[in-house]
Amino acid sequence: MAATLILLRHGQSVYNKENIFTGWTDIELSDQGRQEAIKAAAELKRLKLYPDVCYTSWLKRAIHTAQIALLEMVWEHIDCIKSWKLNERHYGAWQQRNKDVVKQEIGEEAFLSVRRGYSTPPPPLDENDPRAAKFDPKYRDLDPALLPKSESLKDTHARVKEYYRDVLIPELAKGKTVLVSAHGNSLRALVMEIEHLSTDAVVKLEIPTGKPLVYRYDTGMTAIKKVKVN
Ligand SMILES: O=C(O)[C@@H](CO)OP(=O)(O)O
Repeated sequence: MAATLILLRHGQSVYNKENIFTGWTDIELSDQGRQEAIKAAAELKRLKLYPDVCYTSWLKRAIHTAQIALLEMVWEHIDCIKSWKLNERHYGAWQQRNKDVVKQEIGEEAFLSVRRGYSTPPPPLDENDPRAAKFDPKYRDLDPALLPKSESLKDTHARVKEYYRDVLIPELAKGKTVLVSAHGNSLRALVMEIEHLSTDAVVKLEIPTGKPLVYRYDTGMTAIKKVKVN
């Protein structure tokens, strides 16, 4: 069986529904999001794509999407390895703010260059902002210097690229089917890496919630084929 990588953006979250910037905010799936995870599982079953191993971020919208999908597939025995490196891009001081309000404040062009451009980060969180990751106990064992106060897509790309090279590629090289449940922007960064997209091309890339993206690999670990998924 050829190595296969399944990328799954979490189902709709409560903040997606309310049009609020999320980033590292650990918000729950909406009811629709849970249904999307079930539909994703049905599609994976139809394609007979039963993963050997699963990877998720440390954020519950991605963890629960993987759990719901694997429960629906009656495939809960596999290992699910979690890493903060698959977390959503950190949205800095925009986290928990309404997207339209931010757009009105700074204008469409500046808004788009941060939201979909490659190198521009949102304004950082202040050191003692209660939204800062250092106040979230789940990051207590990480070197505080690693915890972002905001990230451009380029910053997110750097950590995701490293995870792809060091963790995901070695699993794929064993011929495994690997499921990654993650986020809109951490997956944009991953697709950029897999498909060798330019920084201009990634501007237009949108990853839908709850729809698996499937890549087959050759033995040289190049993604050779994108499988059509409904
Ligand atoms: O809020 C976020 O963290 C992301 C993903 O939901 O938003 P956007 O798609 O606007 O980058």
